[in-house]
Amino acid sequence: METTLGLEIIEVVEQAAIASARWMGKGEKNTADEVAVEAMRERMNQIHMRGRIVIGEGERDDAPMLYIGEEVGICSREDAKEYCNPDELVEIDIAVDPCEGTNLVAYGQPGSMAVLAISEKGGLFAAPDFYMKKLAAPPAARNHVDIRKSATENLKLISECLNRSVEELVVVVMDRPRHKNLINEIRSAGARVRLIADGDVSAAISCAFSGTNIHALMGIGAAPEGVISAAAMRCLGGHFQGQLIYDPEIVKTGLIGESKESNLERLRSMGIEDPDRVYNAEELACGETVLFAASGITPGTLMDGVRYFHGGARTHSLVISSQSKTARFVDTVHMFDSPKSIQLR
Ligand SMILES: O=C(COP(=O)(O)O)[C@@H](O)[C@H](O)[C@H](O)[C@H](O)COP(=O)(O)O
Ligand SMILES: [Mn+2]
Ligand SMILES: [Mn+2]
Repeated sequence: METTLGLEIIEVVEQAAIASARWMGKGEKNTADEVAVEAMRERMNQIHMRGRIVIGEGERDDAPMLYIGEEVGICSREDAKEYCNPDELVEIDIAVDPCEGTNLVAYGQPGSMAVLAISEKGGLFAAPDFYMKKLAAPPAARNHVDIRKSATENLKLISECLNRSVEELVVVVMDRPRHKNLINEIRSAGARVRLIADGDVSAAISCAFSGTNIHALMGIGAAPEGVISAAAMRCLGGHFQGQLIYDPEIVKTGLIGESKESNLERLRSMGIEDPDRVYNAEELACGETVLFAASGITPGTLMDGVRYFHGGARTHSLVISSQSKTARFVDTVHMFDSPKSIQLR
C-alpha cells in the first residue's frame, strides 16, 4: 500500500493546508473548512488508489464532499481495471479532517492542520460523530497509564516513566466547561495545564515527541479526531486510549443528542454493543499498515504553518508510516507561477 501513496498523500494534505491558510484570520471558519475539503478531495482523486472515506465531513451535516462512504481515487471508477494495477485496486479506508481546528484558522491561532489517516479496508474504527474521552502520553508511559485511572494517578505514572517530577509535566486540556474538575485535579496534583481552544489531534500526537513540552493530553474531544490521533500514535508507539461519551450531562454541548437513551440507541444501531469500551490505539487503528499525514495550516507544536511568498508557498508536513517505521518531516516549496525568489528557509 505504502510505496507511492506515502509520497502522494503529502501533497493531499499540503494542498488542503495551502487552500485553508488563505482564510487564516478572516473570521470565516466555514470557508476555511470548505476550501480545505475541496482541495483535499481534488488532489485525492488524482491518486491511483481505491479509497473509501470512513471518517469524513459529515454524519451530521450531509456534507457534499468527502462524506462518509464516498469513494475516492482514480481506481474507484467502474472501468478502473483498465488502467489500475492489482495493487492499486485493493480497497483502502481513509479518515480525513481537511481542516482540523477551523476556529483556529479563522482566528489566526496556532495548532490547525490538514490531516488524514489511511489503512487497509476495516483498518480504522469508523467512529461515530460522538465525543470521546482521551488519554495520550509519551511512548515511555505506554500501557503504564490508563484512562480508567484518575488524572492524579496517571500523572504520577508519567512522572515515573519520564523520570521527572509531576511539577515538570505539562498536560494539554481543551478549554471547555466540562473540564473544570479535571483541570483542578491536574493543578492540585502539581502538573501544569496548557489550555487549547481547539485542535486536540495536534496535542495528542505532540505527546509522542520529546521536546514538545507536552507530556499528556487529557479530557474529552471528538471521536473521529480520536481515531486520527490513534493512527499516528500507533505508528509512533505512543500511548492513546479513547472511550466514547454518550451522556449529554457530561459534555453539556454539541455533537451528541440531548437524550442519553437515544444516544445509546444510535450507538447500538451502528453496531457498537459495548458503549463503555475503552479502545487503545491498536484497536482504533487496527490495520496491518497505517499511514498518517498532516500539514500545518497555522503554526503548531509539530509543524510550521503555511507561508506564502510571491508566486508560491512553503508548507511543513509530517508523514508517519507503520510499514517503514518512519516519521518524516517534510518541508516543501510550492511554485505556483514564476516566483521572484525562493527563500532557503
Ligand atoms: O477542535 C476541534 C475541532 O475540529 P474541527 O471541527 O475539525 O475544526 C477538535 O480537535 C476537537 O476534537 C473536537 O471536534 C471538539 O472537542 C468537539 O467540539 P466541542 O463541542 O467544541 O468541544
Ligand atoms: Mn477536527
Ligand atoms: Mn475539521
